[in-house]
Amino acid sequence: MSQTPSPSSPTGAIAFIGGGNMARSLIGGLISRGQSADGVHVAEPAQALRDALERDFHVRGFDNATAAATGADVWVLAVKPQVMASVCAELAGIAQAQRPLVISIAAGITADQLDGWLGGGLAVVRAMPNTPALLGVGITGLFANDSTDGHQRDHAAGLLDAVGPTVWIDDESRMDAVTAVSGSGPAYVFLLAEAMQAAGVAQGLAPEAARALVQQTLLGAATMLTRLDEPADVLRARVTSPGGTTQAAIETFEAGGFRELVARAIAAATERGRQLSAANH
Ligand SMILES: NC(=O)C1=CN([C@@H]2O[C@H](COP(=O)(O)OP(=O)(O)OC[C@H]3O[C@@H](n4cnc5c(N)ncnc54)[C@H](O)[C@@H]3O)[C@@H](O)[C@H]2O)C=CC1
Ligand SMILES: O=C(O)[C@@H]1CCC=N1
Repeated sequence: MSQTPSPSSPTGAIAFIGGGNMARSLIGGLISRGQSADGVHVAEPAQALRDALERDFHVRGFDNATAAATGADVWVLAVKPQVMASVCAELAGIAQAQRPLVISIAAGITADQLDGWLGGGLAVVRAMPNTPALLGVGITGLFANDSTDGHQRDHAAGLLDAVGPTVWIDDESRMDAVTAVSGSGPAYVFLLAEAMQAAGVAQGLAPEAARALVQQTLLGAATMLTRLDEPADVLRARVTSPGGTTQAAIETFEAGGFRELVARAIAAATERGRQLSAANH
């Protein structure tokens, strides 16, 4: 179901433009941390996604960006980079009339591009969250343009802080590296989980047993990394008995160029961020 907003003055509402995977993670995290559902508007043209957001979080769904953004004083732009220019063109008129705080989570698209497409002179914050935000354990890199005042920076950080810690990035060009490390990062861990599970099954484990062993191992290792004040290499050394099983595995990883492969993968993701910006000029 879509709704018609009242065309009145700012409501304190947050408008999500795009209600896909990442918006859903952010909305779920915000609602579970006490954000009023009535104060969350979501523009999502796909009816099934819109209905699911309304059903699961009781937010207010709209079938177009203009309807959701009207009256909201914070806009979270959560569409794909490839459609961002056309979505901003649609919103430019009300952006200039309402002068919202604009927060974009799109990979690659720069604050200058967003500001230009929305008519100029706006406070624009780029945020790069990740999907663990859904469970309140995300992390977000933030960059603010020069039109963003201290209050608006605090507001943006406060919103993203609800779903995990935030890190301010001073040099916007580094946002592509943030995207490559933490924005995309959960997928790398899921790939590792897939590979470890498959390898466990290949060594004779039942699929369910392999899944349980991998899941808890990743949780345990991540918990050690975050709770103990010790670097990853020290924790790794403690698992690695000389001449033991871990050493056999680590030597195989190293011989296969694991570190270089990770470096190349993250460089490729960083470069793709730059390309997304250039492709949408
Ligand atoms: N998925 C992730 O882990 C992360 C994604 N991002 C960024 O978040 C943005 C969205 O990514 P996803 O959620 O993964 O994509 P998605 O495809 O799941 O969501 C985008 C949504 O925008 C909707 N949409 C398309 N045109 C629209 C319009 N004119 N008005 C309103 N909604 C419209 C689509 O129907 C779709 O549901 C991207 O820019 C991406 O770079 C950032 C951090 C992490
Ligand atoms: O894959 C992507 O382009 C988006 C940005 C970071 C995570 N997902």
